[in-house]
Amino acid sequence: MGSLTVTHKLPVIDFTMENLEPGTNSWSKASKEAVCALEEYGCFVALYDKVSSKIHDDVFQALEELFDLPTQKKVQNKSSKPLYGYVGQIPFIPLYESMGIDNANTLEGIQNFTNFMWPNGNNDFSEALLAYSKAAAELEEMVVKMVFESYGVEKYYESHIKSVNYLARVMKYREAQVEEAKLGFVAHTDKSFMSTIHQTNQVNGLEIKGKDGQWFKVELSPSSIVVMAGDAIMAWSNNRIKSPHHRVMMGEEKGARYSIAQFSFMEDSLMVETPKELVDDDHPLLFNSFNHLDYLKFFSKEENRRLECALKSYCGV
Ligand SMILES: O=C(O)CCC(=O)C(=O)O
Ligand SMILES: [Fe+2]
Repeated sequence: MGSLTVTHKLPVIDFTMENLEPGTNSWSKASKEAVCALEEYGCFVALYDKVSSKIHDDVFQALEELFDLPTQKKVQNKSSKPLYGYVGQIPFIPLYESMGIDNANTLEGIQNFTNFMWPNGNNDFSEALLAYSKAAAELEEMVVKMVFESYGVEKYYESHIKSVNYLARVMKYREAQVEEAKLGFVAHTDKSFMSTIHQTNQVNGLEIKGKDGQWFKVELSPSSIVVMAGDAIMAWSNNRIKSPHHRVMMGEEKGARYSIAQFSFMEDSLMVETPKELVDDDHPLLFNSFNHLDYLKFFSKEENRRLECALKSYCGV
């Protein structure tokens, strides 16, 4: 008898329909699929044509130009917020380098970053990044609305969205040399509420860990975005949705990989808090409410980096 190999494939959900709006059939279909995928895998691939091929190509070019800047310049990408700045030159992940753009879906946020990197300005960069970031934020907001609606707590949606700040992290994974390990980025869960990940050139590398512990690869087309649950929605949903472990492995494909991950964080003093409607005898409260940036501060400490589940250690009941 042949052995049974279970292979996972991340659900692909169509967000390209016109009139994808609450109340329509296409909305409720996408909503059911999205919530189901989030509960099963903690993530899914969204087909999303608001990231047009022009935006996709422009962002790729913009990132190539950004990462070609001198390292002394790139390392100056800093922030008073924990884990918002430059990450790179780390011996155990030598392929990886990234920078953070705070408030990325606003003109001000993008311009602050652009003007810092290019004091004489770089309009092509700002335009490309802003267009991408806004589109990705809109996708995330749709998915968050679907989740809030399907759990019957849409009355909290507006205040949630008002509190959200988007951090875009732009990334380059250089090609591994012959004898070099292929690890692009270590296994982790995102600390965000939710994340959107877009691969800006055709070099795959993202891998997800299924509930059964099996790692599997995700192949991404230019018009797709991975929507992924972070630790904060895991706490908020009282464990109905779990933030999946994922990592990046550089494979056979040639050349560097460029990607952009946009993370939502709850700021403006709104705590990450499980709605009382999501707590009952079958679902006892698992996480105490917390301040999102304080959680990041906790995670940024060296001694908390390798915890089995940082969220449980931080605020588990
Ligand atoms: O580059 C990717 O595809 C994933 C990046 C990632 O997981 C992260 O930045 O948290
Ligand atoms: Fe991640």
